[in-house]
Amino acid sequence: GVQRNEAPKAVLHPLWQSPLTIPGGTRQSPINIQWRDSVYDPFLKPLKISYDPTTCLHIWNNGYSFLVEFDDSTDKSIIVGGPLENQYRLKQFHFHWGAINDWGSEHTVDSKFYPAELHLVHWNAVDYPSFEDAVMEGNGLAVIGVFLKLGARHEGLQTLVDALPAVRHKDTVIEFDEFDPSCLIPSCPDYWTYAGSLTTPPLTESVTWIIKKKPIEVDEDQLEAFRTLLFTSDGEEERRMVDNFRPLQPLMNRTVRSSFQ
Ligand SMILES: NS(=O)(=O)c1ccc2oc(=S)[nH]c2c1
Ligand SMILES: [Zn+2]
Repeated sequence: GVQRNEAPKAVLHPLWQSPLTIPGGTRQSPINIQWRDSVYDPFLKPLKISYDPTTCLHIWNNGYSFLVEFDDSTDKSIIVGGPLENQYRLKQFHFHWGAINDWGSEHTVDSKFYPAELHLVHWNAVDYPSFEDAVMEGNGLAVIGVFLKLGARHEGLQTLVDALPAVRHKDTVIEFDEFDPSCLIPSCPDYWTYAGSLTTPPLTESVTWIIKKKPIEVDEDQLEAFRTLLFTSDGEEERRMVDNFRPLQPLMNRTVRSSFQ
């Protein structure tokens, strides 16, 4: 047939209807972390985490995931050290998970998927006036990634799981207070770090990723509770909130550093 010179159509992701690849993107996330290619950096400091449970506000189903949001109007809940030049304020944490236990995480380690991944999202309140401004800056955000693996029940997570039925539908919110998210972070200090992006729109290249080497253990019922959430609002045809992870992105000209040998 006659070849018509049509511009290639952007491939849109079924979940986010956003381009799978960002034109000109050089530091997109998530990526596969090839353990043997990561470079030990002896100058990386330990990550210091200090959260104040009274800054916890509510749980919100935003139609992509469920977010536990924090009062980020003060420096009460912050992280400092690690690869970071200054301190970053905790704004929210959320998860990504699969329909089954064989996949669900965004990052992979030696091409292995975990059934889920926790993201604790922090922003650089030293250099920028708001989260919305920081999202647009190369050093604006710091996200701690924690892998979830199938195993023993996680007591700290259970308080969160018990609240999920109240946020089953998109755009529902429930008050949630006195929660200390450091109970979800492994005590092992080892992490990988690399320069990346948000994994959901606007996909901006503003994230210093800090991926904990050790996963936390959760049990089958707790993973199943995530899968009872819905992408859809009350009254719409129900679509289960599962497989809310972005496909792996090319490493391009990046090195993943490790805090451990
Ligand atoms: N999944 S993630 O990269 O941690 C992430 C964190 C914060 C975000 O804020 C908007 S907006 N999209 C986001 C994605
Ligand atoms: Zn995320």
